Amino acid sequence: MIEVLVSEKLVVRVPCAVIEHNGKVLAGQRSAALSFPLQWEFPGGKLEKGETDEQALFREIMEELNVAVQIIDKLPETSKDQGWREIVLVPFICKVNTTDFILTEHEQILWLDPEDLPSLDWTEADLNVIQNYYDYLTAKS
Ligand SMILES: Nc1nc2c([nH]c(=O)n2[C@@H]2O[C@H](COP(=O)(O)OP(=O)(O)OP(=O)(O)O)[C@@H](O)[C@H]2O)c(=O)[nH]1
Repeated sequence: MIEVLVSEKLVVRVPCAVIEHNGKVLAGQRSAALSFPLQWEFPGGKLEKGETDEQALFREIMEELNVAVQIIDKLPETSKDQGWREIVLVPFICKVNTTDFILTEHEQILWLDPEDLPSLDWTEADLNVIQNYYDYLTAKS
């Protein structure tokens, strides 16, 4: 019998923010120097030890955009197998009190009408988030 060593896959939990403002949604372009260079994402990042999803989201958005987000709702979690690890995106619908952001990581941000979101080159994991966001908007209307 052949023995197969099945290594445990690293599961990385990534809270991210679908930030709504005046009917538009914020998309962030990843830095050219990071993984998935110049692709688009919802701002956020990996959970640190001991943090809740919400705490990590607040910290990451403060670090990346210098703004305090308020969570309005939560979208379903979606996971993406990246080979050596699995990314679990935990998307929250958020709002902000100001759009005077200071970008510390992103190349640029864009405010888009929801229907225009698919026009950007998103990281693969985000395609499910966008679909779930559309379902959320439909359920709300
Ligand atoms: N914030 C965020 N991360 C996403 C999205 N979609 C997606 O695949 N990710 C992935 O989730 C990870 C988030 O990591 P991070 O923002 O804390 O840090 P990082 O880019 O340096 O991570 P990495 O070098 O491990 O890839 C990245 O690998 C990123 O590509 C998204 O919509 N928002």
